[in-house]
Amino acid sequence: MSSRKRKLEQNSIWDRTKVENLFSKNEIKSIHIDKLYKYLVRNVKQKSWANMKDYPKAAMKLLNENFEFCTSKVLGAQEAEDGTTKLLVELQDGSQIEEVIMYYDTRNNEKGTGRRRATLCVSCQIGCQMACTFCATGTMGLKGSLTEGEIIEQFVHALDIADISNIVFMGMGEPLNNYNNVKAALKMLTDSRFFALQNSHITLSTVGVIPRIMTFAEDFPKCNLALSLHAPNQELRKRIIPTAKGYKLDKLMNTIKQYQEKTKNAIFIEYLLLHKINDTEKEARELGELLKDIKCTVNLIPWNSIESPSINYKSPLHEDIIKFKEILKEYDIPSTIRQSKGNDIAGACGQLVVDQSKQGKNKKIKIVDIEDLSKK
Ligand SMILES: C[S@@+](CC[C@H](N)C(=O)[O-])C[C@H]1O[C@@H](n2cnc3c(N)ncnc32)[C@H](O)[C@@H]1O
Ligand code: SF4
Repeated sequence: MSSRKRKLEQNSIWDRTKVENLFSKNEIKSIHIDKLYKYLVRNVKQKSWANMKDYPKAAMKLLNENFEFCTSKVLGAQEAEDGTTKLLVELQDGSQIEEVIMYYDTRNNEKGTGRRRATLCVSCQIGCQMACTFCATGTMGLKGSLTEGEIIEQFVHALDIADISNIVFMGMGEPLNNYNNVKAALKMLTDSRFFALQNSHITLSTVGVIPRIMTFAEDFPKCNLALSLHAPNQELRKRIIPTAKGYKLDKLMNTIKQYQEKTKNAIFIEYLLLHKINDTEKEARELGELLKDIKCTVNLIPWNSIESPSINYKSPLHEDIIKFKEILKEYDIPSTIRQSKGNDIAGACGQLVVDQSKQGKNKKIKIVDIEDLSKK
């Protein structure tokens, strides 16, 4: 399932594959590629390679003629009461995407071992073709997929505001449907010579694109996998996730077992709670049975409501969430209830939607000065 072709005229310097191709065509040694990225990462705030010293003239000329530091720009930022910040980003072809910075502050924990960390939630597609019935992004359809450079640019924009230590691929789109670009971006982000993010601080969330799960395990065995499961049986799952018709639950669970054999990682099971659809005792017990041989933590996610005439689910009741959690405990399955971040700015999971017909008129985005945000 590849992307819809987008017509792009500019190249991002963060599209390493393009730099590599151009250098190899012009017989420029590959050490100059590593040198370029080491420089860019160390001087990321300069937003330019113009001051790079001792660099071959021919290579510099190629970079200047063919690449931009960023091909996307931040149109606006919106800050929620809990500090969560949503950035509206315009890509070079006028498409808009959103990225979200979330803060987790555990400095006051009992052991005194906590810290304040910032997690970036990145988008990897403009919209999504999977059309999950509860998700705002799914209502957009797929408008296109992001390049490797556009994925990294989200990180670069976020660095203007916070020190990002963790990345989750939980924004717009299905990362395993844009895998080549996600993979290339992840390589740059985790490479110890470049951005050097820890593999264990990266989480890729998938709705269950079965054929690519093992590829991800081979490529990034130390990164985390989150599976958006949302239902404990095939019937219910395909009612709320249309693509589950093709990616059947029994095959999906077998693939998850293979993933664990290969990586030895525990996985995150994301379970969205929809009132009276999948949040009753029956589903909790069925889920307990289904997961008994899987090393996992279940993230119970109360459904975030969405403004869309085609979506009429209800958020779960507090007591049903607690009951669900207790039942999982009976099966020895650890679970957490997801703190919803940025709900008041529609920056929470699955609320990311950009109405392309309202581009440039998005009244919901109140521009917050990025400079002010960076001083926090
Ligand atoms: C937006 S998706 C992106 C990653 C990937 N496509 C996936 O489905 O896992 C990230 C997570 O948000 C969840 N989600 C979608 N719509 C939601 C909503 N309205 N409220 C809460 N979570 C939602 C998804 O089920 C998924 O677990
Ligand atoms: S939940 Fe994930 S896979 Fe489903 S429509 Fe939303 S972004 Fe796409």
